[in-house]
Amino acid sequence: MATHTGGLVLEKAVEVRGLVRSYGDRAVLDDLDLSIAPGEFVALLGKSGSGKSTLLRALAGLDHDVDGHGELVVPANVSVVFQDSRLLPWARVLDNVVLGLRTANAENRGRQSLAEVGLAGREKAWPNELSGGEQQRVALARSLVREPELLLADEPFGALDALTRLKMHALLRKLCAAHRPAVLLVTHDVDESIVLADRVIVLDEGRVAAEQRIEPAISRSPADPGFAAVRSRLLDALGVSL
Ligand SMILES: Nc1ncnc2c1ncn2[C@@H]1O[C@H](COP(=O)(O)OP(=O)(O)OP(=O)(O)O)[C@@H](O)[C@H]1O
Repeated sequence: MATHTGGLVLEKAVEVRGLVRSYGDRAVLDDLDLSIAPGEFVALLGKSGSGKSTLLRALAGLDHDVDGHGELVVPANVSVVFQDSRLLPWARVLDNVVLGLRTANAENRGRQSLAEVGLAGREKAWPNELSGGEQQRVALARSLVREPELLLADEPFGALDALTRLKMHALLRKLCAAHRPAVLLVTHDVDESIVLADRVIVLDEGRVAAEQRIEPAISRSPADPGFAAVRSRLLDALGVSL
């Protein structure tokens, strides 16, 4: 099970060896190995049902039934962002961000985080007064105010329109450059994975089927032929032929 490391500096932010998760006699995660370096951004692609969310839940400590013989090491400080913002409807935006935060200056830090995600001045708003994109910004602020060593994101932009999604990509890049958490992002969007990640992993039937390192020069230029080549390699690994 997950070993929490207190304040130790790890060589790897995530180290998974031989992880198994079964439902009945079906192994959804099948002897899975994965490591993520501190500050590294890894995107996880895979067909529906390939085990992406199951892996994320195991890393988040939300799954108490992962089989005990695997090794799973994650930092003590992990934050999770989901497809829906999961804001508390009865709490104002700032209260949502700082709720449960037990540090000095929690409120100031919350304000700062909201400013970082472009929501300065909206501290007193109620969640239902915000657009879907704004609500996801609050969810990001709520995660990052905790300065996580590991940020887990399960299709955080999946419900947003294309334009808002592009803006959120730019925002997430900026936030990750500033805070340097290790990131595992589950996505169905191949281009999103190339734009955001240092490394893309394709999961198939609970195992790593392919792995692709993304050069920064490529990720910043979707018009680059290198981008198209990486996209086509990833689509191949996903079993999609165009
Ligand atoms: N509680 C459960 N009981 C039984 N089977 C489950 C349970 N949770 C997940 N599974 C099965 O495990 C497999 C992997 O599910 P998971 O949600 O990890 O896939 P995914 O790759 O995230 O899929 P998607 O892209 O559709 O979200 C699926 O076949 C799913 O039916």
